[in-house]
Amino acid sequence: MSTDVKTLWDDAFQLILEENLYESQINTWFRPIQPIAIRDDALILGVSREFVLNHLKKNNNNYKNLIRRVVKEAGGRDLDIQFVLTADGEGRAMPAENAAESLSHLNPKYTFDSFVVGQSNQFAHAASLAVAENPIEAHANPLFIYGGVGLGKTHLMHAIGHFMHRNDPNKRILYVTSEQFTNEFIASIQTNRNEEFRRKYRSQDLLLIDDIQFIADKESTMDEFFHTFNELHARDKQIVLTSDKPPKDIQKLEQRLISRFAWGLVVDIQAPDLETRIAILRNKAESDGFDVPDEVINYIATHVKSNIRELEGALSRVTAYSKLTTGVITEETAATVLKDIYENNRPVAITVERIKDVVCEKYQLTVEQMDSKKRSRPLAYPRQIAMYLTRELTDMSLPKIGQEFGGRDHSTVIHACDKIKDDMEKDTNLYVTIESLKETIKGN
Ligand SMILES: Nc1ncnc2c1ncn2[C@@H]1O[C@H](COP(=O)(O)OP(=O)(O)OP(=O)(O)O)[C@@H](O)[C@H]1O
Repeated sequence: MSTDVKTLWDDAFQLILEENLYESQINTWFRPIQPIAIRDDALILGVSREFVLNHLKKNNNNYKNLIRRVVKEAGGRDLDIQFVLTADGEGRAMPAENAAESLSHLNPKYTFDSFVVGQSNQFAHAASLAVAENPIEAHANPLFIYGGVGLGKTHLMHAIGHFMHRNDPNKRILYVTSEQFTNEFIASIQTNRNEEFRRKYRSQDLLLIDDIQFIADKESTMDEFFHTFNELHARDKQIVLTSDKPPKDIQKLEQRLISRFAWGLVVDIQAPDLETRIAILRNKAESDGFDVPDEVINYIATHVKSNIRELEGALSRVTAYSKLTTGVITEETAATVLKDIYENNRPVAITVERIKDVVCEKYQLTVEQMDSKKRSRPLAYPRQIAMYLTRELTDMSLPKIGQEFGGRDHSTVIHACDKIKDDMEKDTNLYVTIESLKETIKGN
């Protein structure tokens, strides 16, 4: 599709908004319209539902004339208006993404059952569950969850996906980070497959977009997302978004998106209180099959306060260290392991550049090689180590880390971190190597 037809339609649509129509008329009949092409003297417009197509074609409501009039006003040219159906009769766009593929983006561990509810996340949890149980009744479209790093936003989002899938495996569910959305959108323009991109995103029953704040300075992505949002919303399809801040505080986010985000329900997640931290650690120890004494749990919960990812990381470190040394987990071992990291002497300026330099030096690579697209093991493994260290030693979010390592996506970073953690538990040499890399990075 050329940008001309898109611009023409966008301008015409603005004029439609100025007409004396009800919001429901606009949402039902006009928002779903996608501009397709200008051919000869006709503007071809697509809709994905047959009943919308039939309605627009009917003469008695004058919609076609209205469109013709505003198109002429916007483009200065009288064009015939033709409508085409862009999807099958069910309103499902083609090509169909199959449900199993969508679900593969969801972490199987992130369910409502494994989510510990405490004061800090009670409301976000309740809202997420209500949306998962019955999206229409929940009146929370979009559901917007915000909060600091590592507090469980992604976990809740995936839990909604799992729950809906269990209730109805035919539901089309898609989870992406806003980075993935942006990259796919750009690639679709470059390869002339913008229509396919739209069909994919606009045909979901549940669209989950993580870290939406990252689209804020990208104008055309915001515009595309705006239309995706409108189309899904008009068809009562549920949208769930997460961010590190509430909509109004996201700098450079367009006003029209800020106001749409507020149409639904905005909920926050706070840092967990001590009781919740203890409960999370107990759960984690149990699910990992470790018998961790209460005093050790309490010790970690008292010292690691800021976020749940660090809390889990601290527990893994303590259990791994104990396994490698005495075999018994005691408060003393916990104190030894956590001392340098959590007792106020955490180094302040650990940057991703510093981490890359140290890891590259150890494995005799250049930073370009580390950031390259190549996936051979001699490059991929040090890259995974560096991603893991960035996750451990900085507050960077997963999408940001992916971006720093050659524009990789969030799921690649998760995979890298999980792999290195697993390997460290099995391989004492690797554990020691990584501990010493950390020391070097921290300048000790
Ligand atoms: N209430 C909770 N109960 C159990 N585990 C939790 C809870 N909250 C978070 N976690 C765990 O903490 C880790 C970090 O959570 P998650 O990735 O959802 O954070 P986030 O808020 O999306 O962070 P980011 O902004 O960095 O993406 C995950 O392993 C998650 O399972």
